Amino acid sequence: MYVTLNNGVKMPQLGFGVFKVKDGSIATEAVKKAIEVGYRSIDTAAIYKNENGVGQGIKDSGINREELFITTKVWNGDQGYEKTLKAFEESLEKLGLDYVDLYLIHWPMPNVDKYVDTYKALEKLYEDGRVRAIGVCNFQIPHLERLLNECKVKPVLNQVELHPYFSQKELRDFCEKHEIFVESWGPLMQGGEVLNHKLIKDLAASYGKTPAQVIIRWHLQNNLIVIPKSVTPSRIEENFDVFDFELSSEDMMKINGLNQNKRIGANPDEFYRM
Ligand SMILES: NC(=O)C1=CN([C@@H]2O[C@H](COP(=O)(O)OP(=O)(O)OC[C@H]3O[C@@H](n4cnc5c(N)ncnc54)[C@H](OP(=O)(O)O)[C@@H]3O)[C@@H](O)[C@H]2O)C=CC1
Ligand SMILES: O=C1CO[C@H](CO)[C@@H](O)[C@@H]1O
Repeated sequence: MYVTLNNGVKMPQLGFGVFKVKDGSIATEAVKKAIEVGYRSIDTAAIYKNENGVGQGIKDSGINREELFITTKVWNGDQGYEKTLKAFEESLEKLGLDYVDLYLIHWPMPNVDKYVDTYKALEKLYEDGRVRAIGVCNFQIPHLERLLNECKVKPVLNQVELHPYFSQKELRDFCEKHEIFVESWGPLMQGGEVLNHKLIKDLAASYGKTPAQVIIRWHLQNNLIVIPKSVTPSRIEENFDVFDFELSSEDMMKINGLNQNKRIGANPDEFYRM
């Protein structure tokens, strides 16, 4: 299932995340397995330090490059116009690709105040045809407003922490108004307590699916792009096996009711790590 981004590019709504997947054969095997079971979108980042292994998995998969949607991200220490252009070339080299589908700013780091310059480097890469789309991660409304006011190319998406305990309704509404997709990171709460919540377990039993599958459906039916991660072959399969059922609107509302506005990750206004 694909969504159409605000620049007309199509992106799979369900992709495969690779944070904490070790470089080398572990990353290669995970990516190969994911592509084998049907994922066509892979989400990595320079800071995950697995772009080599991910690139090898892409190559070994035997799937045509045009059928895949590859995302990577510029890390905080590489923010700034020139450094970002250089970091992009390094990521491309590690991945063994000649373009990426989506290039993202990893964190806004508002105190450092370089994200507008960094975004201008992304615009240059986009204009030069080195990337098919550009976007951001962990941007709050004021950070997005600055890009919308000071830059030419609208971000296609904002990848943020999002799961039933932290559903980011205000940010989602803002993004929807500006035709910016929201992509959920930590969609399974990084394997945390939501998977054991009674409501999620009861719904899973009633649909004959697993808690993870119910939560992934909740993301998809909320028009979110979602990138669950696993290195476990059976879970890689399980997390993609979500297209044979649909949550009722009542059950969607029940899951919406789990929101606690509680992050498990850092607050982007405060996060600073180079
Ligand atoms: N832009 C950003 O700042 C960030 C982006 N991301 C991106 O988002 C992706 C997804 O988020 P992530 O943080 O990895 O967290 P997820 O919510 O995807 O959770 C991953 C964890 O859940 C476990 N898991 C996966 N599937 C199942 C299942 N079916 N049943 C039970 N447990 C399961 C995994 O275990 P196991 O692997 O052992 O099977 C792993 O421990 C990342 O991989 C990364 O690509 C993530 C964090 C920040
Ligand atoms: O994507 C992410 C996971 O890795 C990073 C740290 O190593 C996080 O900061 C980031 O949000």
